[in-house]
Amino acid sequence: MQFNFDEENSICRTVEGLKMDSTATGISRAKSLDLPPTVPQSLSPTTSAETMLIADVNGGPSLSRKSSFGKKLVGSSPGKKGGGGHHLRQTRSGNMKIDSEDLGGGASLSRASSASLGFSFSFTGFTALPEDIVSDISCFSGDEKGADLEAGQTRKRMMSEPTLPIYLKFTDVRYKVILKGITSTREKDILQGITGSARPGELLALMGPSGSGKTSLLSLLGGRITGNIIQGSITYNDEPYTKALKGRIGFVTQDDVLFAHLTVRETLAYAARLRLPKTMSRQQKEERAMNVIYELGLERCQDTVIGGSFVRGVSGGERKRVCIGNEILINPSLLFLDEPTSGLDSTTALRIVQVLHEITQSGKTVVTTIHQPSSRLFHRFDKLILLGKGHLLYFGRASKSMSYFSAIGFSPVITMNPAEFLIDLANGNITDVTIPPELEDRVQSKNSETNTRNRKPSPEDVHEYVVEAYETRVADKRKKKIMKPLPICEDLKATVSSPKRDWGANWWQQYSILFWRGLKERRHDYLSWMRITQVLAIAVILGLLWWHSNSTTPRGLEDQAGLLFFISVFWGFFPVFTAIFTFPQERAMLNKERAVDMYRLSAYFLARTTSDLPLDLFLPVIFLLIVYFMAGLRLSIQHFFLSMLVVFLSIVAAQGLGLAIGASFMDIKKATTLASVTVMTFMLAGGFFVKRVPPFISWLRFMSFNYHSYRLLLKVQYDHMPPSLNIPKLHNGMKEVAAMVAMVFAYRFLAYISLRRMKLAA
Ligand SMILES: Nc1ncnc2c1ncn2[C@@H]1O[C@H](COP(=O)(O)OP(=O)(O)OP(=O)(O)O)[C@@H](O)[C@H]1O
Repeated sequence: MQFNFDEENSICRTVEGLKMDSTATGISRAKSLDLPPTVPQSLSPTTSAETMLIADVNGGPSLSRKSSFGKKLVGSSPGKKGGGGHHLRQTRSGNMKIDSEDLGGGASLSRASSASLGFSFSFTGFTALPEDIVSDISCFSGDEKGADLEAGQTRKRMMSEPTLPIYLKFTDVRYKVILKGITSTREKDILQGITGSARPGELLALMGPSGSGKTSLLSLLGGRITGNIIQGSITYNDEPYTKALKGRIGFVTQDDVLFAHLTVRETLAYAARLRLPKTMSRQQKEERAMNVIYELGLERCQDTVIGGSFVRGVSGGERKRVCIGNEILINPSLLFLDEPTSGLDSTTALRIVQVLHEITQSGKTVVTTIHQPSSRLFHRFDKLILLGKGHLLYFGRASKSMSYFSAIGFSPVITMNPAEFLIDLANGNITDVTIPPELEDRVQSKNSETNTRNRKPSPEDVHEYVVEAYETRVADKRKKKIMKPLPICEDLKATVSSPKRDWGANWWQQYSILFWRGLKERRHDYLSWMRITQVLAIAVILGLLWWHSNSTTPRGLEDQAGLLFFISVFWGFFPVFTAIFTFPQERAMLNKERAVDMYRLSAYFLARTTSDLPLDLFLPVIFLLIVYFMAGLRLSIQHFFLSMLVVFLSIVAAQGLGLAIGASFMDIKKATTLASVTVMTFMLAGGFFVKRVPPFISWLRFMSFNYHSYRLLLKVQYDHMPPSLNIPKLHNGMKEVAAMVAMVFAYRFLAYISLRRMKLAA
């Protein structure tokens, strides 16, 4: 069978001032003289006016409508002759090139033209579009009020912002993981030679059965997995991945990692303040967050908390849109999404894909994995990659996938959702599907070899056949095309490959934003009656048990020392076990935010450890007020405050230990196991239960904060009394204070180092 899968046709068309040259390849660059005064020159590489034009002509139904949009924009942004190469064209002359290599269905032209023309105003995309352009968009769109299907309301049309166009290419990508067993180590192939591309203005879907490698491929393309287990090439405007790209890539993970107690508006506002460039004021950043809320149709739930397992919040679709909003805030050039529609009903899923479609219209490149889309959803994709067991089964226009599989002999015999058909095929399931004669012949010859009768093609036979069909008939041709260098200017490449990393806020701003965000997120914990009642109940019980205790008799003194020891143990254990959860609980969020360089780890660490202090110091005050006076401890303001200070010091030191254990394991089970052994040891070494500790283990007590706080409490209460057998005599207590202050810092330093060493999860 002669298969001809050449989707490219040369089309040369002139559409109202856009002269299209089918002989040239897809990317042009031009200079616009007509810059809005708001464009920050410092942010724009080279002249800020340089433009890259990417046209992908396919003659879809929206061509004439969208090209008139393009014409209007060109009119408002006349170009001047730009630099180099025969690929470059000028916007003044209105020349736009067509990529004669990658023609197909859909609305790519419109997107490409709007993207490229929008781009002529700013590389950075953080400046508002000039008013005449915005009004052009409104005139063009006609239906600027789109229906919010989920909310049942109308909403503002998504504002298309220009961005730096990034052309994503990947050839022969192979990825394996090393699985370490107890006795042996083996390698597992996850992806085997995947080739594809996505251009600005395109929506590329990665489809395949569960475990086929979609998430792995998406993570590789998004720069989330690095190392020498990866082979092949992944380029962004023909340049390899660099850290500078972090600010241009948005990555929406499969799990919605959001703070449950923050509202939608707070979530996006904090993200905007941390991620948007320093050149924008706080007000501008917050305005931008509001724009995203309107653009994504979230205005109805903007003041609703996100919610989680124990708190009712926004709906699943709204939560997903908040995650997308978190990423589009930064106006990314490339947006990756892992299963953005999983767990959503078909209408909400369609709504999400519509949003993605709108995002591509401003020249962004969008890549998404998708599990089993409805047919309406499937038709929204421009390009498709079908994976099966880590192999590439198809890469090309989504609209041409069915004809490709029909050309290699697989067609549904009943009406079927194309996505269902493709996933079935990728699984090797050919129920209600025609079988290619070549495959039947192969199975027959196998049958005769093994003396079996009427054996149908197994899923393995089908998989093998489909992989082979793609490799022999399409793969090489595609690879050659993708490997052709892009005719783009060096400046644009430099923008992508520049190693410069820019924080959205300075250290103090990051600290303060994270501090207040932490306070807001945990405000419910602060007012948790459970915790307050727990502390109050223990305080009252202690007060009753030691009611008006008497320290003038040896037995009374011994009893009181017992109370002081209990206080030192209680305010040593309690903070350890609450601090243990701090980092493991926020691990996913920390991973997510650090992966995009949202803040410095030191700012986060300090904010996170100080934002809990107000409550941690408020509860012991109430506790001590009750116990101190009920138990009749030394009645003087000075001694009450000194006791309070000792308890504070003990709490802060113990918290440090909890933070260090939590951060070292990042696993609550392991951390609590180690913590219980440690605090038990510290308690026993505290000097109350055993007084004559063997010298070879007596050093342990110096590491115990219980030991130091107990001695200090004794000193505060009894330093006016003659030394007794039960009460150790302290000189001035400075040694104990110094030891505890050292613990406060040393444990925290250990926690910080452990966090630094934590590997960012893919
Ligand atoms: N780090 C890893 N260690 C071991 N196996 C891995 C690792 N990463 C991926 N895999 C395996 O690689 C295969 C592909 O995983 P991946 O998550 O990419 O699939 P997927 O197509 O996204 O699946 P799903 O649709 O279920 O999310 C799976 O079999 C998975 O178990």
